[in-house]
Amino acid sequence: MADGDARQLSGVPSAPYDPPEFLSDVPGSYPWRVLHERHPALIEKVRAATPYDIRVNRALDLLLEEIEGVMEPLEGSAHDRDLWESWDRGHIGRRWDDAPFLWAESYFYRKLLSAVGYFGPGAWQGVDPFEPFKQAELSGEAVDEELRELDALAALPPGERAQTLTLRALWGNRADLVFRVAAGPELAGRESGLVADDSELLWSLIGGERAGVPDVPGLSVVSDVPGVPGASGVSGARGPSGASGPSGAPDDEADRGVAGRAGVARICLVADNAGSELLPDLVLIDHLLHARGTGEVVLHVKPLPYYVSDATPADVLACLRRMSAAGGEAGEVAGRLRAALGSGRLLVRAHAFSCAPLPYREMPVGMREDFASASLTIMKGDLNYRRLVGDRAWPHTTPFAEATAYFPGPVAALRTLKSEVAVGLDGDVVKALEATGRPWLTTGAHGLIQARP
Ligand SMILES: O=P(O)(O)OC[C@@]1(O)O[C@H](CO)[C@@H](O)[C@@H]1O
Repeated sequence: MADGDARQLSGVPSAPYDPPEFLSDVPGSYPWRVLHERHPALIEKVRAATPYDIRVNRALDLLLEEIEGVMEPLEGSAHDRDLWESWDRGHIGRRWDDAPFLWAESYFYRKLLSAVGYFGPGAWQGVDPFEPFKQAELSGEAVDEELRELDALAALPPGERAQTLTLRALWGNRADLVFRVAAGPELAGRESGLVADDSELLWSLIGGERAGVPDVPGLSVVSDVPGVPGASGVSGARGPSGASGPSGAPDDEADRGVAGRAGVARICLVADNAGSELLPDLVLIDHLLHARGTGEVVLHVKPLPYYVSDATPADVLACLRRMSAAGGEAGEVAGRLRAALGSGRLLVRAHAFSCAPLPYREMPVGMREDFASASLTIMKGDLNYRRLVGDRAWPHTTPFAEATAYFPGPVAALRTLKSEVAVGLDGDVVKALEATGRPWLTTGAHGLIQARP
């Protein structure tokens, strides 16, 4: 779970045709409201949830003031100051409103952690300011109900089970505490639908057994042979044999387990929220390992509390405990996942770049190699989607494959729409959504499943 190569950027240039990035400088716009309404509300909720001392409360007051003006640098002693300077694109020292939305939002969360003393020294070191919200959600009755439903799910025919697990992992993305804690009741009901559905392609990329969907030979096989998806066309990419030299070695080389065996599919799942989103993600992972013959799954989580409910390693453990305590099929799943962690078939990574304010196009070499050697990377959630395609005003009909062409291997997105970026939509679908006259991009009411080989 180290982050040693976080500053080693891959050097992949931006495409010259990229549309403009979303900024936060238009009063009343979605990004502006996040920065000027949600973030102050979140600061107050964080303050109310934990009995912080006067120092923390003063620091939170200062942050409240700061976000109305200029982005100040991190404290001189900050352990990650150099890292953030390497991620800076000239925004520190300028107005928050003038930075790209993605950059400003991410920097806010970093600064919030400083303000609550997360990096210490002191009593609040390592105390997750969002833990009270995460804990309340995870222990709620809705989660009991969802875990109980797993008993019936286990009996479904394979094809139906696969589709149900995909949809649960997708709609689990509604469980975003940014919305619940700081945004009021904006989240729409569950009944509305998918605006793009590449689930057939997704499952063909996953491979293995599934009734009704023919397996595509070769796509589920991770290989270091050029030309096999996941390994080709990537400078310095190496296959799962793990044979790269020290300069190209990923941060957690020692973690590589069964993917080193030829012919074994390896899937990366880049998690988003903890609790009710991570639970179905873990169930999906269990299905891949237990029922689909996936050799290895790499679960990427955040190294730090971030965007309120984003999953950290501690949240993975909390979910496992919750499932074990629930018993039934949930308990079985937890037991299998614990065994997979022990045997190395399930790896958890918490890379520093997972909290970077930058798109995946700029990911560092180690992370790039990780995704390059996967037969499929599944990106969960809105923030990962923004980082995957770029947080830009893309025409919504831009092909998903075009916006993700730089990505070093097959990639899929499972996301509910909670910000203004969207690609890969059918023109008629966009027209129909626009014709409703209601907001559809930012409410979480709609979801998408997109994939490209
Ligand atoms: O990644 P998630 O959890 O699906 O969504 C997080 C998110 O919706 O929160 C912000 C709004 O506060 C958005 O900018 C952002 O994309």
